[in-house]
Amino acid sequence: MKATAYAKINLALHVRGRRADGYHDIETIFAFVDAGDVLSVTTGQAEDRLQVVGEFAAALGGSSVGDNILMQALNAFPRPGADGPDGWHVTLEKNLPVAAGLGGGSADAGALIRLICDSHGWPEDWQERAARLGADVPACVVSRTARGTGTGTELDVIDSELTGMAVLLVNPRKPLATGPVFKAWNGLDQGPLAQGTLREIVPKARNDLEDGARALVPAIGQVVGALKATYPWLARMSGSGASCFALYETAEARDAGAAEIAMRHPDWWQMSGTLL
Ligand SMILES: C[C@@](CO)(OP(=O)(O)O)[C@H](O)COP(=O)(O)OP(=O)(O)OC[C@H]1O[C@@H](n2ccc(N)nc2=O)[C@H](O)[C@@H]1O
Ligand SMILES: Nc1ncnc2c1ncn2[C@@H]1O[C@H](COP(=O)(O)OP(=O)(O)O)[C@@H](O)[C@H]1O
Repeated sequence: MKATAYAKINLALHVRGRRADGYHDIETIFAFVDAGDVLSVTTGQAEDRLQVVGEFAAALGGSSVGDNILMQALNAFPRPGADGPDGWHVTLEKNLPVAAGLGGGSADAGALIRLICDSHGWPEDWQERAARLGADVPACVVSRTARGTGTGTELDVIDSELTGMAVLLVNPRKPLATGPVFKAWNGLDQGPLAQGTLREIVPKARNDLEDGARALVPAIGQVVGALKATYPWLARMSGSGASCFALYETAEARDAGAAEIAMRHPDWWQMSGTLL
């Protein structure tokens, strides 16, 4: 079996408050790109096993396989069978940069949970189990445009009029962990997301983590600036950064933007796709 772990972007991310448990209440609009990491699975094995390959496999090299969110997902979703558990050998092709605001690990877990539950059934508490792996994981299981509230785990799927829009993702190849970016938030609630269509509300919305992220990785300012210079409909930082995205009305406009940025900043990572 094969599955794509779709890159996650936050079209908007409003931070509304810091909670007693250290997490933050947010209002976000999750959207997904039709590209990302790729999982290949062989089922019916004696035990679970994980192998990581691809451009960013080395970026995970410091942490052991057991720490990988995919092993945590396999443990959280056991696969009972008549002759013992159905062991899965998983190969992860790590195409997305690590600690990048694209929910890479969450997308990997989301894709694997989809495969497990499609073949073994969806437990009633799948959303709680997914949320224990990470606040972004339930959204990545669904991988459809959705409004996220609470810590990001409460989801309302949106019938998005932005589906099919051309997307360009750019990362300055500077990893940025999520926790410190939330810590750097200035604590000022700047208000909720508006109601309306995505075309109306997204351009006026914000990513409240951008200032804190830019203080930690100043290159984010350059990335947003470079994307804005390619005449997109919208350019903004995703999640806790440092990846940024631009949305274009046509694939031609996106490809021209991608070529321009590749020429000026050959050291930056980029990926092109379409919004799911
Ligand atoms: C910021 C977002 C936006 O979609 O994405 P990324 O930038 O990570 O992709 C998410 O909220 C990240 O979700 P996820 O990456 O699953 O977070 P977790 O592993 O649960 O948490 C990592 C750390 O981020 C902080 N955190 C996360 C979510 C939240 N609502 N409030 C927080 O304060 C906590 O310090 C936590 O220890
Ligand atoms: N499969 C995985 N892919 C990426 N990161 C993983 C994975 N498993 C565990 N991690 C750990 O999770 C952390 C967050 O990674 P990632 O999900 O890429 O961040 P972000 O959500 O900001 O894009 C990394 O620092 C990494 O050590």
